[in-house]
Amino acid sequence: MIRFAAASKSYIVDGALVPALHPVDLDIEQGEVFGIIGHSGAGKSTLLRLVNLLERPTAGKVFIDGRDVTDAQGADLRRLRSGIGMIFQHFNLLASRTAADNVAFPLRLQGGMDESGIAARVNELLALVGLAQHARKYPAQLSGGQKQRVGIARALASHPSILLCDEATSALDPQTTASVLELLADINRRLGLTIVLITHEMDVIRRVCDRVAVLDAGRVVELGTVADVFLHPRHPTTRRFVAEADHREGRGPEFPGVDGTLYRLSFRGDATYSPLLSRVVRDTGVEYNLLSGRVDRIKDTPYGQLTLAMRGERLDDALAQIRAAGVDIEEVTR
Ligand SMILES: Nc1ncnc2c1ncn2[C@@H]1O[C@H](COP(=O)(O)OP(=O)(O)OP(=O)(O)O)[C@@H](O)[C@H]1O
Repeated sequence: MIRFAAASKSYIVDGALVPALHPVDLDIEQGEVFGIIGHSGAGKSTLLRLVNLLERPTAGKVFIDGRDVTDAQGADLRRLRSGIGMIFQHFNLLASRTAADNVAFPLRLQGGMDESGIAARVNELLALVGLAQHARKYPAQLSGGQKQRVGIARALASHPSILLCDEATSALDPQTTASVLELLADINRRLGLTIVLITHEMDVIRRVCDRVAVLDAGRVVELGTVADVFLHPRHPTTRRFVAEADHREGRGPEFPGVDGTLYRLSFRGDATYSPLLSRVVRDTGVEYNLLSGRVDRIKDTPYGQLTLAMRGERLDDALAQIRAAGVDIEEVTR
C-alpha cells in the first residue's frame, strides 16, 4: 500500500516558497488501478513523483507497505526505486538502442544477471507486451503505441510491485490509447501490481481505474470509486471532466418547451439492460420524453445514463419503483 500522510510540496520560485501540493492524506491499496486527474498545474506529476521520491515532500510523509520511505537514501533508495516502474508521455526510450536493448537497460544497470538471463527476461517481457516480433527495431521504426509498449516492458523488467504512469497515453491517438490501456489492465490483472496513473482525461480513468482522486490547485477535491465519481460528480472540477468525457457542455441541459420534471437516471451492472422503464410506464401510466442517453462501461461494469422529462399523476410511485430496482435518480435543474 502507498500512503501519503499530510504530504505536501512547495517549490522555490524566485526565492519564495510556492505550494504545488497542499497536505495530502491518501491511501492507494495494493493491486488497485488508481487514477489521479486534474488540469495542467494541478499537482499531478508532483504527487506521482513523491511515490518514487523523484520529488521529496516539503512536509509530511510517504509510506510504502507500511515503511516510512520519506527520507530513503543510498541503497535504501535504490531498492525502493527498483520496486517501482515508471512510464512517460514521451516514452523516454534511448534512440540508439533497439527495443530489446531498451528493455535490457535497467537489468544491465542493476547488475547481478548474466547476458543469457537478461536475454530470456527481455524476450519474456516483449512477449508480454505483444512486441516479440519487434525486438530488433529501433524506436524510430516503431509506432507511438509500440514505443509505449517498450516503455511498459522496460518498466516491468525488475519485477516492480508498483507501476507509475505519467500521462502515458496523452501522445497517442484514441485507438492506440485504448489498446495501451487494455494492456495496463491486463498487466494489473495478471501480475497483481499496483498502478497509479495521472491523466487529464476522464475517459482514461473510466476505462481502466478502480478509484480516482481529483486534484485541483494542489488539493484532492474528490476521491472515490470511479463509478461513484463518474456517475455522481460533486465538485465543479469533476463535473467539468465528466461532462467532457460525455461530450456534453459543462452547464446544465436546457430543454425549452419540454413538459415535465427532468431526471437523470443512472443504471449500473445488470440493471443497465433490464426493461425497467417500460414496465414502470405500464404500471403507473406516467409519460416520459427521452432527452439524452448513453450506455457504456466503467472498467468492466456496464452503465447507462438517461435524461428524461417525466410527468403523470403517479410520478412519485414511478420514481419509487425505479429506485427500488437499484437505479439512482437525480432531479436535474433547468
Ligand atoms: N521544479 C519545479 N520548480 C518550480 N515549480 C514547479 C516545479 N515543478 C512543478 N512546479 C509547479 O508546481 C505546480 C504543479 O505542477 P505539476 O507538474 O505537479 O502539475 P501537473 O498537474 O502535473 O501539470 P501538467 O499536467 O501540466 O504536467 C505548477 O504550478 C508548476 O508550475
